[in-house]
Amino acid sequence: MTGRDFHWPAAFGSLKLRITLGGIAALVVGIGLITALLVMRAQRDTLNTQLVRESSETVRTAGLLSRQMVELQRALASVAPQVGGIAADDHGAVMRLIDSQQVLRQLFTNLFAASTDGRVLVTADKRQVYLPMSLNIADRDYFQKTVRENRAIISDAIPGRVSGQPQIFMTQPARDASGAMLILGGSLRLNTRDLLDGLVEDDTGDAAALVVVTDQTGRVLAHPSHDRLLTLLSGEPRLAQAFAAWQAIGAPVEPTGIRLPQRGELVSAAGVPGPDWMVWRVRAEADVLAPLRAARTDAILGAVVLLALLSPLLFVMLWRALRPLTLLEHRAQHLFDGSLPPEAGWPGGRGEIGRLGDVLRRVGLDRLTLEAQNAKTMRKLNSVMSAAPVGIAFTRDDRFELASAELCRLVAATSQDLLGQPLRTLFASDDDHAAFLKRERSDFRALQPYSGEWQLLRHDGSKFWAALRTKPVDLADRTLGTIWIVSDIEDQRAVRKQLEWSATHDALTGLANREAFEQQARRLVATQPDSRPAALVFLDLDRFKPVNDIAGHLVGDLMLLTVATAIAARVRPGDLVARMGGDEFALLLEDCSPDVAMAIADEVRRAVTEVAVPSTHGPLSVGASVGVAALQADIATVNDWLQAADAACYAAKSAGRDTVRAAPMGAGGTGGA
Ligand SMILES: Nc1nc2c(ncn2[C@@H]2O[C@H](COP(=O)(O)OP(=O)(O)OP(=O)(O)O)[C@@H](O)[C@H]2O)c(=O)[nH]1
Repeated sequence: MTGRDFHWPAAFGSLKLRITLGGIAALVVGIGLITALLVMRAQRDTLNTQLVRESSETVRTAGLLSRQMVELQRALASVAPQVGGIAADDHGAVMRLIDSQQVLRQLFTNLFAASTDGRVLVTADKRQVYLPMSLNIADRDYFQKTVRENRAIISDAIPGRVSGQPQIFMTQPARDASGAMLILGGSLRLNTRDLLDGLVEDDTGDAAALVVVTDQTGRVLAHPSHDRLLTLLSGEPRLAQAFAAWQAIGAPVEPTGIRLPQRGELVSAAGVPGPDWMVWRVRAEADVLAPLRAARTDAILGAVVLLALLSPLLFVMLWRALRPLTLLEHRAQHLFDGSLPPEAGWPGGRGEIGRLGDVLRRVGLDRLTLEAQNAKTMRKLNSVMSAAPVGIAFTRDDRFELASAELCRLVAATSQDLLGQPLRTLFASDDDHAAFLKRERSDFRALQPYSGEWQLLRHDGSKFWAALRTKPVDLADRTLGTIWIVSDIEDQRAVRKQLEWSATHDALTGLANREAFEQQARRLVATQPDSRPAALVFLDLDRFKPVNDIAGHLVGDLMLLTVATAIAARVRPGDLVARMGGDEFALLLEDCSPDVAMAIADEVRRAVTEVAVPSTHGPLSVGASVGVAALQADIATVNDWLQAADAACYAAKSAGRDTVRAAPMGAGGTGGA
């Protein structure tokens, strides 16, 4: 499971639990830190104190070693005066002198006497005296230096000529009775005669201390492990780091002592004046701190017990202290559900929780006031939406969000059908919808409300014409939504259509009226002189008045309607038939030669005479006098043309009625019947 997938248990979402656990965690961390600090402080103090003791012990050891070496030199020097009483070349005397130095033989591993040419005349250990056959030490540095400088010398640690074991040599020049030089010497074999014997205090605290003596170059002169003799101190793991640090500061042979760093160890060193050696002392910090372990365990146990006692106490205290928070939470959960009066049940007090309760109580009261205002506004809005006599909608993001009852009625849908639906659902086609959006956008961009007429789609698939007016709530920010006003204009459009029809048609016969006829004729006259041939036929019924007089106006009307139908049936589809008023009719024949016009006129005349309208007095019929006027160059206006046709009609009437006459050529005529 990755860290991202991990979810804390739901209980940890509780602020109260988290504060309580946080308090306990702080207590644990606090007590733990204090305990750790105290333990660390105690350890540091113990180590510092021990280091001071270690350092002074090292200085003391170095001082003792220095004194011991001085004592040894003094002891060797005390023999020198005795040489003055013998002859250096008297081997027996020299041997007796050495043999007699019982105290000195105890102090050194070997005691010897050598001539200035390096020949060892005699040697002695604790038990006996020897006469070495051919032992010569003329090549030894310490010997040469003694002869050359005529003074006592302490050598570096070097392998013995006979034993091969690491040794230190002390020399003392002496003069025999004749003044010849004799070199007295003593050796200390380091692996059998520890330089530190008796110098290191053997108290219990020193049990784990490692004390080492080195010369100035770091070669080991004394070490509990004899394997280490004459090796470099850098090979001693417990002192290598301190040794490097000592070298880094110039390898001072400091008799007053120095402290050196070594991980996990307390290291002190002190110089040995005289031979310029160093005494090193190292003690493991862990050994120094061992006695503190029990105290540390006690401290940790004490801390655990303290925590075990304090934690439940703190838990109970915090839990009680945070009770108002629980109360606030429970009360806040019922802030808006109306189960409690808004001012009841809040935690009191002047603290943060009390103040938070005050704020929430005010929020609850404000919300109640707002809800009441909202409810009032909603009631008003609902009454507007349900009672408005026009369709109202609120649209946003191309969808309906509110729809009034009237709009629902207009589109035969419930508000559930409409709300959330795209605006497109109300348009008859995608093209209409796109065109609407384009025009609306253009008007809005000009900061004007949109207004237009559209054929809208009802829920049942039928269509109706509607006037649509839309306006954004805010013209500057159209994302806030748009108000639609929709009204049904089917009736208005029908009336308008009727009016338009009436303006151009005769109400009784349904034929075009005089205005429409003249307008059409005007169009033809205007195309002169390039117009195609056309003719105007003027027809006046003969003896129509008696029909009215005999059978009444209703039969007269029926006669006019039947005649109109008969005329219309005889002309070509593109020809215009009009009732010019009373019992007068006219035909406008386009693309028609004068001869054809005459033929059609006669055809129409005959058709009129064939009309018979039933009446209580038997079938009634009329005749028709017809005048025909072709469109000619001399006809400048419609009036001219009508007058020509009317004159021809009059001529027909004068000729005895029920006949066709053409207007004379040159005066709008056809050139004769
Ligand atoms: N029923 C009816 N009669 C109409 C209408 N308009 C006009 N008239 C009558 O039509 C008659 C026309 O008169 P005239 O043309 O003089 O009568 P006429 O008998 O045809 O006379 P001639 O043309 O000389 O044969 C008048 O009596 C009008 O009252 C109408 O719309 N309905």
